[in-house]
Amino acid sequence: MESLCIVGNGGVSPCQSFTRLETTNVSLRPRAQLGFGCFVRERCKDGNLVIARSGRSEVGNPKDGNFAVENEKERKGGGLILGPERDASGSVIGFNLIPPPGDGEVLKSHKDATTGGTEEAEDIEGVEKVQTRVTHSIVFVTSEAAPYSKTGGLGDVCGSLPIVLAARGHRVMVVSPRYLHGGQADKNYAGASELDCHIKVYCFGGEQEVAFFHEYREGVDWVFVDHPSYHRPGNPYGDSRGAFGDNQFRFTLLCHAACEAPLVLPLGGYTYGEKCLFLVNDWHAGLVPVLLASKYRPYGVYKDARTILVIHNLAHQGVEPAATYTNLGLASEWYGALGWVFPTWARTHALDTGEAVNVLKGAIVTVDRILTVSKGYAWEITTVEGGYGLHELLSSRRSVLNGITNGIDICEWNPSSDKHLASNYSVDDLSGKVQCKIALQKELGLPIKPDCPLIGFIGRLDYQKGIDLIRWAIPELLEDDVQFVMLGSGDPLYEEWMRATESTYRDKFRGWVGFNIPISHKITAGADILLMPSRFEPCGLNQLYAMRYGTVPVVHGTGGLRDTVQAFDPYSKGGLGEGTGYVLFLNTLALHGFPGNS
Ligand SMILES: Nc1ncnc2c1ncn2[C@@H]1O[C@H](COP(=O)(O)OP(=O)(O)O[C@H]2O[C@H](CO)[C@@H](O)[C@H](O)[C@H]2O)[C@@H](O)[C@H]1O
Repeated sequence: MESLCIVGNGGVSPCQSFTRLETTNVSLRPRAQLGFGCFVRERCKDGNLVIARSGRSEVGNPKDGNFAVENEKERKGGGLILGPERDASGSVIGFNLIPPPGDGEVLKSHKDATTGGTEEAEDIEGVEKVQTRVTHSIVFVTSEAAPYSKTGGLGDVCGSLPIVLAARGHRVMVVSPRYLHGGQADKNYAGASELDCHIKVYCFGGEQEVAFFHEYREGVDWVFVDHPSYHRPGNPYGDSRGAFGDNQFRFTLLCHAACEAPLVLPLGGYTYGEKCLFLVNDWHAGLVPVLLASKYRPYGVYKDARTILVIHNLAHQGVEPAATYTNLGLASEWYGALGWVFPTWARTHALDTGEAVNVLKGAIVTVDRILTVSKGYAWEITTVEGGYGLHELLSSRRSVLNGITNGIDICEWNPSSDKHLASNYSVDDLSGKVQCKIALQKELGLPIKPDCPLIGFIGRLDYQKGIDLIRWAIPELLEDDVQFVMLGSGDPLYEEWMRATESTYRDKFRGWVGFNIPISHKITAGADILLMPSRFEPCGLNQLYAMRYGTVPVVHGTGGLRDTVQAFDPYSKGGLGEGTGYVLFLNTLALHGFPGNS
């Protein structure tokens, strides 16, 4: 496997461990961890930020959504040619500006850089350093960004990708809410100080005043939008009684504030200005491109800004009754962008006209580019089964739709330095892994049996994750000599089931209800197998963490799981076998739910 390590901060860092650690798994060799843009980062002991890129990377290829390359070519003019856009089968699906063949690759040396391109890689003592030659002002808009806020993978990606892009030389701002839930996590914002800038945004029938907090960390401007509606117990989206009823209001505020932030916040002395690239994540940030098109550009503002929608999960679209449109602070003539009509079968009663506003739909029709977090999912969302009603719309935008597999933070997820583990280990010395298993069994009060297969599950307790499939399989599975540990929170029904199962199978099953990052690391290291029977999975991060920790992923072959886990083939390599995990395909019954299992 070819692997490339790149050092930021101008330093040289020996991060050879990246390549070696990818092969932590002994019998099943993991493939490269791919990045969103194929990057993963590692902060080495000397404090340098190291960015690693997989050998299969498509970085720098605009066809795969590398906006930096494309925008640069556009700016220079003449660097792009009009050419046919083809789908996977080779059929022409449109015409687009594309770079000349061979252009847009990440350059491997300064020498190459003289001929054009946007990024330079310098080989210093076997470590390649990549710096972009054209920098952009990038504004991430997201409902969560770790370590400030995180309920799942969106927080992981928006907490680490901005740092990687900043290390490449871009100016990067992340705009997300300043949640105060009244618990320990509020301390996460301790480093952010209030900016002397309060703005008023017009939505929901009046003026809403928001403030901004700011922290400059790891080269990134972390900007937090402050408003009383973000201050309440629970998580970013809801509490034990379900989703908050005013989420449309809370995320409308976020989008309005995010559009103002580059114009009004003098970060480090000067604003980002109008010429920036907005990376809007999921529906919560989906109003940003609509606002740019409807509120700013008609007045000549943000003419040169570009927008990319990143779809981490199409199942959530921000759909509310049509009557709420007037709350959004958009001109009435833009209703068509968000307007959405449910099919007859999905309506609730005979008088229901099915009319609604769909924020994600508004983003899809107004953004410049659409990205998903794996290539497989980029295709799936154009199908009836995976499109959640938006497949036709997404198919119509196929020429600007790409998938780039998520990367992981290999600094946080590194078994040789993970501070949460009882014992660190690496591909060179795996003895610590069994110590992690024993420590996990001890901590959870399970019988200490190093030879007993330990299966783990970590994730949101949601229909997406196939929890009901686990629930259905548990009685039969636990007839064998195995242990099963689940960590998750979400649907109260599944939380209750986990507690009940634990009391039924005291010696075999543990269900940790809640959100606990140290335990997630301990399970990833201590388990032998990580189970991910997701019905759909845009990318999935836990299987990537598992492969890095020598834990065998057993996954449903969907979306990013299929893209990243190489199914073990016992016959390849002359019977030695090859693969990084097991890929299963669920039948229709399993996919659509078992009777009585809802
Ligand atoms: N109870 C708990 N305690 C501690 N940690 C917990 C936890 N529950 C989940 N996590 C952590 O949250 C993250 C979950 O990431 P995933 O990518 O698996 O799923 P998610 O569906 O949230 O993300 C969506 O966005 C991401 C990012 O694009 C896509 O990979 C994914 O397919 C898509 O569904 C992991 O870091 C996991 O360890």
